[in-house]
Amino acid sequence: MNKKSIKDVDVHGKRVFCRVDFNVPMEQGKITDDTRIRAAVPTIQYLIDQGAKLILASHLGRPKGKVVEEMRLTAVAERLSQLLEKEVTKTNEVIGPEVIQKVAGLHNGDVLLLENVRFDAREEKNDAELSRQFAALADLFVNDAFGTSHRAHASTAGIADYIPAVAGFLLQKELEILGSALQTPKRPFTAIVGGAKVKDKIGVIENLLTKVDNLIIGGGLAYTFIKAKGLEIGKSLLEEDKIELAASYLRQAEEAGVRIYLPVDVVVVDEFSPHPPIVKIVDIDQIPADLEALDIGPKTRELYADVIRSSQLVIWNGPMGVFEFDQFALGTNTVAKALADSEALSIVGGGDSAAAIEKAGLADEVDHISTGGGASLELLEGKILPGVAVLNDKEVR
Ligand SMILES: Nc1ncnc2c1ncn2[C@@H]1O[C@H](COP(=O)(O)OP(=O)(O)O)[C@@H](O)[C@H]1O
Ligand SMILES: O=C(OP(=O)(O)O)[C@H](O)COP(=O)(O)O
Repeated sequence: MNKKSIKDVDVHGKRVFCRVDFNVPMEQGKITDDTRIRAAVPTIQYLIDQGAKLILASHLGRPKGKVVEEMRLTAVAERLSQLLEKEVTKTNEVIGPEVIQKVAGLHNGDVLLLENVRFDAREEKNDAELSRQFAALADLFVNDAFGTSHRAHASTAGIADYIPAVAGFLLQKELEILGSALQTPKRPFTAIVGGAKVKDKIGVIENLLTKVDNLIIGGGLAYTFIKAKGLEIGKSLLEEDKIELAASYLRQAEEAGVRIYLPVDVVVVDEFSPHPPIVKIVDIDQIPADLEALDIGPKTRELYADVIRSSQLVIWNGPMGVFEFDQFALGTNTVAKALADSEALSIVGGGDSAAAIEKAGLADEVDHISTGGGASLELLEGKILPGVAVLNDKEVR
């Protein structure tokens, strides 16, 4: 990587604004998977050991510019404090007098965590004033939020307009591993895309079609494609205004000789809950109008596992179903197991996919678990991520 890292600068006694991705899955105020917090510890620990005054910033969820009590970073600060075996002070606001005062009180090696940066509507607008306010807190910007580096926001990109900017260890490691896997991909190369962020993920498919041999689509994302094929999807997740786009991708794939795999059967329910009264397996052309598909069915599981087993490189992003409910985790677990068993170089990306593979106890069986879902997909597309582009280049000797 030709970008400077924290090893290239002297941080002793400096105020360091470090963007991390602590966007962890939560249930009833409790963190259900702390992978992303643990992944940031090497950078945080290094900065502490070097005597930096550390200001950490992260988002959690999508509070849309307002304070949402359940999305405060309180539980995250507690977990980080346990992992570091050190006090982590958290502010109650994103920016303002309280933050300025607490930053002024930092000693070398102290750690301060700002409140969820997305409580401030200016964050996602990459607003210059907020970027300046963040920059004014610190002498150096460190981006270690690989999972959010595909977003050009005030704390991931804008801040770098005003102070020197370098990469943290996690960002560096992710770029190296993903970069080398993608440079000359082993073939057959299969991408598996699932999850629920249809709007975000559908866009990457066009570029993926120029890179992969097989594209497996599952999770909530699949139903916009099924609909595009002219089939009924009942109450399943649908992005109405993306149906045309999905149809055009199906055509493009055919022209490019890329095989797209969609569910051939699904598990449908009458209620989005862990134990719905009605749970049925139906073929894909038989989804009843009043039911919703929450997982792929047994024939699809087998089909997807076969494709994975015959691949040499597999990149997986996004669960195949609502895996948080055990009853609908079979599709996701089958993919996880096939990936673990296969000879392929296997890379898993995304908060939820990482959580799913941890939950299945297979984390050690895959080659790399990336902390970024959307970010790894955009990298896979060949894009330069905004949170990386803003970092200072290494000096050429
Ligand atoms: N068929 C489905 N209908 C609704 N939601 C789904 C479906 N399949 C998967 N999901 C949901 O997708 C979410 C993960 O989506 P996403 O954030 O896009 O994945 P990742 O974090 O791995 O990138 C999970 O909470 C899961 O419950
Ligand atoms: O969870 C994240 O992305 P991912 O679900 O694609 O891995 C990142 O924290 C970015 O969050 P965002 O997609 O709300 O910008």
